Amino acid sequence: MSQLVLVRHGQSEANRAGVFTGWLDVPLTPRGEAEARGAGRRLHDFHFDAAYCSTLVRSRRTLELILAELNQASLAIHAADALRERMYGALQGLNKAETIARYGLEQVTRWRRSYEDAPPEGETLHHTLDRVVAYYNEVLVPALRAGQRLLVVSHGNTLRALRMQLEGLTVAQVEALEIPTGGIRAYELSPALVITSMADL
Ligand SMILES: O=C(O)[C@@H](CO)OP(=O)(O)O
Repeated sequence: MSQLVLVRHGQSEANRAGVFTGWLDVPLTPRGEAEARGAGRRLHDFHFDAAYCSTLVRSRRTLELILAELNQASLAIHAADALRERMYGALQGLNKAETIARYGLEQVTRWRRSYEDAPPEGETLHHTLDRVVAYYNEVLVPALRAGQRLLVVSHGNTLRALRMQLEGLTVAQVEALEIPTGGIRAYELSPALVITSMADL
């Protein structure tokens, strides 16, 4: 029986400011650090064989805080570009409320949540899904097949995409899916990698 635990990073400075983030490399706020430690405490029953994060500092710092909380700080960390947040293109750095005032809620909601519409010069969720699922298949699947317990700390939209694939969500379901900062989704998988249980912790 293998385990896969997905965690969204804690609140970042850009989350707090209400700014489109994407590939901007912004640190956690004090609240985000507390969310990361809180996620670690909720994972107290888990012992991991490998840990993964993106190459963005909010993801790595969240992972380090979780591992410290679990007394597993010596676990090697694998940081991958493929686990970076969806690239938000020309929206990166813009205030979300100001963008809604300028372009309207309907357009901004489409840019933020639709599966196939790209933000200007950014990635669609579909493109994000393709790169995240490729990483999952190449790197995580062999470890899961070997029965390992994996911890992955990534971002709101990358985790929506991965959950769409793992849980077989429809387009409508993934468009409605919101993952809170510090949110945890835990799966147990059979040797054939069929999900036998899943829970939000
Ligand atoms: O700004 C971003 O990169 C993401 C995640 O924080 O925001 P949204 O929820 O709008 O996709």
